[in-house]
Amino acid sequence: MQTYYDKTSTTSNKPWVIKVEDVAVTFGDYNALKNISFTLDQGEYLYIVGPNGSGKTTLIRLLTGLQNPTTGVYKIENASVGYLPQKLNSKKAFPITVEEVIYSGLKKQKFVIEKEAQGKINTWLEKMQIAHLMNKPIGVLSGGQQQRVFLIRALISEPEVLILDEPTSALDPKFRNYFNHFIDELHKQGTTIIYVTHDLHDVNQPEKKVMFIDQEIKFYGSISEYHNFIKEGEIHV
Ligand SMILES: Nc1ncnc2c1ncn2[C@@H]1O[C@H](COP(=O)(O)OP(=O)(O)OP(=O)(O)O)[C@@H](O)[C@H]1O
Repeated sequence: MQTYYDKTSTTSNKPWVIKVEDVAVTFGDYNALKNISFTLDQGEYLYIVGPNGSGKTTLIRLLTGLQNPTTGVYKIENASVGYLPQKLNSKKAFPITVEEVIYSGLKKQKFVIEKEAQGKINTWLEKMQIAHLMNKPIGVLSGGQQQRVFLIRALISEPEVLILDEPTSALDPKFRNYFNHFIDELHKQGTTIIYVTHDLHDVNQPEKKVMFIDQEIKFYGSISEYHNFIKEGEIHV
């Protein structure tokens, strides 16, 4: 198999925000990740793809500080991070409302939700087309509705780096399009985006990068190089 991976140094002149150096993560005797090295510059848009069980979520958990590397080093430089996890799993009886979930995403919280925060929450609920759900317990919402709530939670503090783990898996096609355009707009405004997905069919913006992992990084490059890589048929996504 041809080696496509060449991303040990940055190509843009922007400062880096994330550096991963020769990281491995093992669970017992299983190597979920090995030899992972890459640098992400400020304002980049990176898709992470790979088959089921290939280590995507493990890598994302590493980038958000939820998973320690077994060996190697992970560094994040002066940047606030918003994270939308893949598994939301809010129990039906979980006694917390949509509004409270979103409020918990703000950096500073008080005992009572203050007026300014309330205004922000209302604006975001309107943007995500779920204003009518504000006072509902989170656990009674559908999967797609919960995904929108947790997306607002990740965004409300206006993070410099946004990490999304399969964010559209529960969204209907119309809202999925709206959502992807919305993330593109954030990117244009300077947010660094890391986006785990199984579907890159509609992506054609040349400035976006793709990392294909299967325990190791098998490919890292532009979206058009990635489409050629896939055409050669050496991997299954
Ligand atoms: N805490 C853990 N303990 C043991 N094994 C784990 C743990 N977390 C992940 N794994 C294993 O590591 C491998 C990678 O899992 P991971 O969730 O990162 O895959 P993924 O690429 O995100 O998969 P998917 O596309 O199905 O979401 C899997 O074989 C998984 O069973």
